[in-house]
Amino acid sequence: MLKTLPVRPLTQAAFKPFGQVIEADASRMKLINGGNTERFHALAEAEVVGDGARVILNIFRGQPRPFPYDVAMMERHPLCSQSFSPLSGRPYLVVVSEDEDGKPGEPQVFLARADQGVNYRRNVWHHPLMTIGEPSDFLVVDRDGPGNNLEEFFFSQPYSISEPSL
Ligand SMILES: NC(=O)N[C@@H](O)C(=O)O
Ligand code: NI
Repeated sequence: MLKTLPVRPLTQAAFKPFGQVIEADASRMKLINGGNTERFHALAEAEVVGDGARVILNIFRGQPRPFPYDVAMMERHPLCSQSFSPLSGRPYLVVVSEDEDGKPGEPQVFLARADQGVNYRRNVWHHPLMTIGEPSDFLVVDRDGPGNNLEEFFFSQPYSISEPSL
């Protein structure tokens, strides 16, 4: 019997061990452009390491995941952070794990609103993009360059995620 993981709302506090939530946080806002524009400043930092590495911006178009969904694996990027900012106006799931001696611990599942992005700190365990209900686009900031930037771990016993209520 697979263990069903609880789904929690995405908040900055709950996500702190894994990175940052990219959202219009009033505490980070400063007015610019003569008062016309609110700048929510430095919500997260893109990090890339290694000779020849560069920060790049991508669009990922994720197909919806089937539910109940088996979380059989997690991945991490040892050479960069990775951010996902939704472009299609839909909520999505964020699945992350603490590191336990080089392996991912029990995954933690967050339901992200359509106005929340996430930035996974470099080398943080996460599940690949998890889109809900319809294909959804995301602006993704990560790394291009030499070196192996993908580490995957497959659980001996997958976990399950039930269809989130939106
Ligand atoms: N492979 C790839 O670029 N995507 C993953 O890193 C992901 O987190 O979705
Ligand atoms: Ni990734």
